Amino acid sequence: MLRYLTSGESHGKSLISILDGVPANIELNIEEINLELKKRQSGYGRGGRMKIEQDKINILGGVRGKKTLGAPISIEIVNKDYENWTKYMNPMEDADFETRKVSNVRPGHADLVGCLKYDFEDARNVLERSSARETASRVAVGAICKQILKNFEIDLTSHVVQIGEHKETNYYDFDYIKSNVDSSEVRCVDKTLEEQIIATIDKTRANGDTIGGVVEVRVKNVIPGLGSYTHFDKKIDGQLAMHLMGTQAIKGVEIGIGFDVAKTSGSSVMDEISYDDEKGIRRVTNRLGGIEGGMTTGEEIIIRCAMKPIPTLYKPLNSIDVNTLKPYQASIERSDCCAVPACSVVCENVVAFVICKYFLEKIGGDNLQDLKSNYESYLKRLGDRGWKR
Ligand SMILES: Cc1cc2nc3c(=O)[nH]c(=O)nc-3n(C[C@H](O)[C@H](O)[C@H](O)COP(=O)(O)O)c2cc1C
Ligand SMILES: C=C(O[C@@H]1CC(C(=O)O)=C[C@@H](OP(=O)(O)O)[C@H]1O)C(=O)O
Repeated sequence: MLRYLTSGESHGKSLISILDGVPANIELNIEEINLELKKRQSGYGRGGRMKIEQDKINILGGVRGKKTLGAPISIEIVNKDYENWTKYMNPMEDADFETRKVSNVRPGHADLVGCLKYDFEDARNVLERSSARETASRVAVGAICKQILKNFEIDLTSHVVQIGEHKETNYYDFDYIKSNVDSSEVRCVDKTLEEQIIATIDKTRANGDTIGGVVEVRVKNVIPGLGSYTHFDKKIDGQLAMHLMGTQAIKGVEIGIGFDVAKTSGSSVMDEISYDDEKGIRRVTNRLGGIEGGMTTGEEIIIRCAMKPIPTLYKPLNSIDVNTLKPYQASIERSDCCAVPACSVVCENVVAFVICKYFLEKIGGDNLQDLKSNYESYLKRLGDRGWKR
């Protein structure tokens, strides 16, 4: 079973993840994993931290000569900012708990309830872990999963479909990052829209406010039958929603036309089924986004996620001091104003893990060769039943 754990604080020494269940003999492209990490750091509206970090993976185990060994893969991403935080964050020596103490808890963050639940007087003990810095680990794990899936031509993409009120037409082109190291710009196909988005983010930031948006993830060339209807926790849509909602700031997940299913009649929602000798079994439409009964249908998977605006505001909201209970304005921590493009990269890689997990479960195999022959035999059986890739 494919599974992973992440560990590490935002300003701690490094982020660690362990990915277990990867078959042996998968060749990893380290540059591509690092490119994915770089994409996650990009986008107009990010804060000062992204100028400090240059995320790269350091694989500590489970891989030899860039090929997986079938053993757990341990991955480190160093936090460069740790150098500036050593005396506050050192896990092995006495730390200065006073200078960076946070007690004016921020609405929209884990600060308040984290302090109550874990009995902390310092919300730093909470925010260091709840921070979306952790998404770097999730992207590293997802990037490995994407490479496993690539062996079977399963391909994931993502893009931003909304920032604040700017909707639908903008498609961020992340390819520019390969040649352009300064990733702090917005890139839309529609240049007028690009200017409008930049102006909105600038205005929002100048007002001490923040902005959210919607991202879309698409998975092409999936085979039918990943996930199962036989038990609720085996449904792949449920697992996708769980993993995506478990991502910082994601407040909604839609599959296919999503909430619009409620607006219309059944005949405008269901995807009719057709068959012809050349194409095999096909859907006339794909409104349900490639998933029925908790299983992939083989059509493209389409998922949208709503990201709430960043909760730390430079014009802070009213709050309290969690220890004195007196009214205060929330703490200002260095922060992003808009992280929607980064979130799109995160969601894509989070989805990659879930798809990969179910792919490995369905196809099975301890090594790439076994996977490939099991895959071919499944495709053959599907072919006999009328489904063609
Ligand atoms: C890529 C990314 C970057 C983020 N950057 C910030 C940030 O700079 N400041 C902030 O307050 N929240 C930021 N967040 C959101 C918070 O981490 C998140 O809202 C918070 O941990 C509370 O979790 P919840 O929104 O899931 O309830 C970011 C989220 C993502 C996905
Ligand atoms: C560090 C990252 O994002 C951080 C997510 C984050 C939060 O509260 O979620 C707050 C900010 O942290 P800092 O105070 O260190 O600038 C962001 O920069 C990252 O994405 O790598």
